[in-house]
Amino acid sequence: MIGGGSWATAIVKMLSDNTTAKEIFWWMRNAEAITHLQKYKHNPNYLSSVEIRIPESHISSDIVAIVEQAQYVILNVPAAFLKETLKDVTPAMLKGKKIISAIKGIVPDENQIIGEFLNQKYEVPLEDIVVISGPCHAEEVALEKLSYLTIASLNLELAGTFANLLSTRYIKTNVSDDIFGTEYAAVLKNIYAVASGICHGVGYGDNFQAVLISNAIREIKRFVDAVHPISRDIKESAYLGDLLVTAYSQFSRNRTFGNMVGKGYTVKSAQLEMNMVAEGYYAVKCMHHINKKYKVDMPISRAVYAILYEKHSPHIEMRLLTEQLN
Ligand SMILES: NC(=O)C1=CN([C@@H]2O[C@H](COP(=O)(O)OP(=O)(O)OC[C@H]3O[C@@H](n4cnc5c(N)ncnc54)[C@H](OP(=O)(O)O)[C@@H]3O)[C@@H](O)[C@H]2O)C=CC1
Ligand SMILES: O=C(CO)COP(=O)(O)O
Repeated sequence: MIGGGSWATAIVKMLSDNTTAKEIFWWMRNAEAITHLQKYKHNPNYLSSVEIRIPESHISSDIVAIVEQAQYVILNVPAAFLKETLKDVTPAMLKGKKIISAIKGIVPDENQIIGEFLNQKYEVPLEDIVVISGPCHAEEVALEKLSYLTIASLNLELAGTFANLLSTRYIKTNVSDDIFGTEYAAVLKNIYAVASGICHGVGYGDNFQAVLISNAIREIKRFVDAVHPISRDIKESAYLGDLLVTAYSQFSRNRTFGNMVGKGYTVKSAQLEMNMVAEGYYAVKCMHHINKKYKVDMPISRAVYAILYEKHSPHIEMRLLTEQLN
């Protein structure tokens, strides 16, 4: 496991609760957190109620040592920090390994989803890449609330094998071969969760929120169909489900961030207020660039970009948006 945040902690819990024999090795950058974890068996900063039952020697800030020992490498840091996290990892070190992305974001500057980035910069064959998605908040995993994950890979056998490593009493899994659609939908839903939070922050109610989200799923469909036109049902959990959970849940970091912006916080102060990372903030900038190529009509994403990066007033931008939705 590469990453020390909420989702990494939740997936370590799933893997530990799953009964298939395995060894788990865990990299995180924070040395103090590692010492605490080794001593007290809890991550001090994220999901601190979860008991971690992996050996002390398997937790380290030495990424090369952790990657070397792994058959499956699970990438689980916010996309904005992926390049920095992997700076000491070479394509040769990943050769022959299966790479699992639990990230829902785009690599800044490269403007690539994680699968594309791994394939092009790390020479990982697309068939060796797996994407974990689904409507699933780390906080509910900690509480062992029933959750569904979608495990996507062009190699459905690999997706099935990895899904079997995550399944537990409270985790059910589906497999899919739509890695591109699954990744892009997961990136976009973060932007719409920010929009949902902004709307709430400026004072719109549930009635408008429902209109916003039904327009958002159409925006997702238009975009993923343009980028990767295969037959897919956008109402499946990995697409619509993920959008709904993030747009409505009290646990959503993206919605929380958007809500603060809608209430008048600056982007910086909203980020400082949160201990966690809202991927939608970074994603909307990348999507703005990517969509210059595809030119898909995305009024909600455009409005979020204008508010976060062009300092447009959330009140005015949302009012303009209301004229474009139906
Ligand atoms: N949380 C969830 O329920 C879900 C999250 N995801 C995805 O999982 C991925 C990881 O997010 P999540 O675990 O939620 O993250 P969190 O918001 O819980 O934690 C933030 C993480 O980012 C790291 N970080 C913050 N600033 C920096 C920096 N400047 N450089 C390097 N690392 C930094 C933190 O490390 P440190 O503690 O050392 O500061 C910490 O590991 C994201 O792509 C997210 O979209 C997907 C599904 C569900
Ligand atoms: O991706 C997630 C749930 O599937 C988590 O993102 P949020 O915390 O912003 O909802």
